[in-house]
Amino acid sequence: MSEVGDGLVVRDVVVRYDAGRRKAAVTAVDGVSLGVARGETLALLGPSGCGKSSLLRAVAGLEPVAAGRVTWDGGDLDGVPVHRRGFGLMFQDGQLFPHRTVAGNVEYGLRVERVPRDARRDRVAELLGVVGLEGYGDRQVATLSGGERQRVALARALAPRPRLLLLDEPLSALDRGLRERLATDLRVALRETGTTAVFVTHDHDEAFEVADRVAVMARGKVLQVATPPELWRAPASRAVAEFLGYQAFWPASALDPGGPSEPGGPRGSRGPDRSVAVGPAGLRVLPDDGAAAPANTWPATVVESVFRPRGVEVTLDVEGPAGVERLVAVAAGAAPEPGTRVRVALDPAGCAVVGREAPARQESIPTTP
Ligand SMILES: Nc1ncnc2c1ncn2[C@@H]1O[C@H](COP(=O)(O)OP(=O)(O)OP(=O)(O)O)[C@@H](O)[C@H]1O
Repeated sequence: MSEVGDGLVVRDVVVRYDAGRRKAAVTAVDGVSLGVARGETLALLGPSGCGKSSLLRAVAGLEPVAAGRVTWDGGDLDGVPVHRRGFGLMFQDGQLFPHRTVAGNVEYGLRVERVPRDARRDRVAELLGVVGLEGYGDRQVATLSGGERQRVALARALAPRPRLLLLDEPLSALDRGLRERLATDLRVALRETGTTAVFVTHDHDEAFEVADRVAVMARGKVLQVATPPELWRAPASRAVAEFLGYQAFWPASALDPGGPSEPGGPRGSRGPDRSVAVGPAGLRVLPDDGAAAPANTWPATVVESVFRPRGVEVTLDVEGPAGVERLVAVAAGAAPEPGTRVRVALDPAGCAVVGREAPARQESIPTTP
């Protein structure tokens, strides 16, 4: 958590939209508090409509803040117009100038700042190197692929050295493979340039890939802020776990094979209000050899098996502690045929323990001196 006076602090921010006469206003952001330290990348992760873009736009100054404060290095940004905040913006569709060359796009912000021509040229070459487009300066943007365009948009946003870069779903318009590659490149570019950034996405893989910390949002509120491994290991609530892709919630006793949890597995699984979140790799398929069933394994019927480079992914109807559920498990070796009766066991390393009804948790912000 950043100290007050260091980087971005958002405190109790509310963003509302007037829905017109006779309709109630929409509260898109409902009292959010967050900090982003200098040099850090924070992802805002959440489902469509949860208020991510509204929060980002409020930080940018594009949307008025109905309550709360946004500060940079302790200075209140209330009343500071967008172009005076020193923040950079990048959107899903890059919004390049179509009739300029790549270099003409990247140097745009530097021209506005009246940076001398030689310094502009050097900076453009440096940034094209950072985004992996060396030698592309003279290309017309109309001749570029979607991925190349987003790289140009990133170089353009980074060129004036914004003190904060705000990225709104910058990779969503790209296909999956390209998105994964660009997510890695984006992370490298932000780190190499020491840029402080807030990155909006609805894709948890992308958030984990790009950000140092992730803020999970739902219905205008922040549910949890944590590093990717912390978030994955210890989701604060079932809502967070569901959003991260945990597929089922079983009683905590499912993890206790008559003794304490295995080393490396989730800790603190006991207690009446706890449950086990079963992750995508949290179930293992065991043969049902007709012998007495081992403790804490459950019968299941194979629905489908799909080969994946990391192992066979098996869809099963599991007769588990929460009734019959269609779940995905990982099988070692050959893919079992549909209809095969098997047993499944939990793999503690692929599970997390969550409270059943954990309250929404806001990040605590030190009070201003
Ligand atoms: N200009 C607007 N006028 C009225 N309501 C709006 C406006 N912009 C957003 N909203 C509403 O505010 C809520 C939050 O929208 P926002 O775009 O911030 O969510 P989001 O998490 O970024 O979603 P998405 O991922 O779909 O862009 C939604 O209910 C949306 O319908």
